[in-house]
Amino acid sequence: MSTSNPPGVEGHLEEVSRGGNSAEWLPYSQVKQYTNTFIFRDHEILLGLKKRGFGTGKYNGFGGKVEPGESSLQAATRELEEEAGIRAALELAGVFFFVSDKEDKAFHIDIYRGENFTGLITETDEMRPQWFSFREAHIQTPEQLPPIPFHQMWETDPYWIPLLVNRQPFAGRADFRTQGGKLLPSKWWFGTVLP
Ligand SMILES: COc1nc(N)nc2c1ncn2[C@H]1C[C@H](O)[C@@H](COP(=O)(O)OP(=O)(O)OP(=O)(O)O)O1
Repeated sequence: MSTSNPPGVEGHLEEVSRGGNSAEWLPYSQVKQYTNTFIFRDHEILLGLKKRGFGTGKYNGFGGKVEPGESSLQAATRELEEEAGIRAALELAGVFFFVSDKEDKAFHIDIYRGENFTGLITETDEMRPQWFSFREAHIQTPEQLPPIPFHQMWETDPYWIPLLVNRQPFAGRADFRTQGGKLLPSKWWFGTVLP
């Protein structure tokens, strides 16, 4: 089934999930470009525990703002090295677009994936890197890695991380509203890219 994309989301997409309230999508007047990069090896994904700034205390990929004069890929490569101490050939895996009721600025986040990194994974003042397992049948033994900690990640991550893990190109949008001092998703839509 192909459906019309939410505002801000481009591409020929097939819906995979949607939810939340039936309100109109939130308006925005400018779009800021960000990146977010995930490194894979075997059945493992590298996440970082954010130690400061936006999303402190949550696990996420490595990324940040695209600086003036930089391409998105250059920014993703720079942020990966700044935040985790490693370099990797990156490929664009998807796009996550979100708007919040706190500001009229939308975030366009290019999501990258990479393997075969070089360098030593290093904790930085912004991120504490840690490997997690994404095996489906996860039997916990002391030698095994913990599963992806969705309970300590952004609430919309469970809608698109499986697409990232399964190499399905995707795009989606979420609107966030402040509830009890927390930024929580009020409406979302995700789709996979059709050939
Ligand atoms: C709200 O949903 C989000 N989900 C996920 N998974 N990731 C998100 C979400 N919102 C933002 N992000 C990502 C995008 C970036 O990778 C970081 C935020 O970057 P930050 O604000 O730390 O940008 P920097 O350029 O590193 O900032 P400083 O130079 O000021 O440290 O979170």
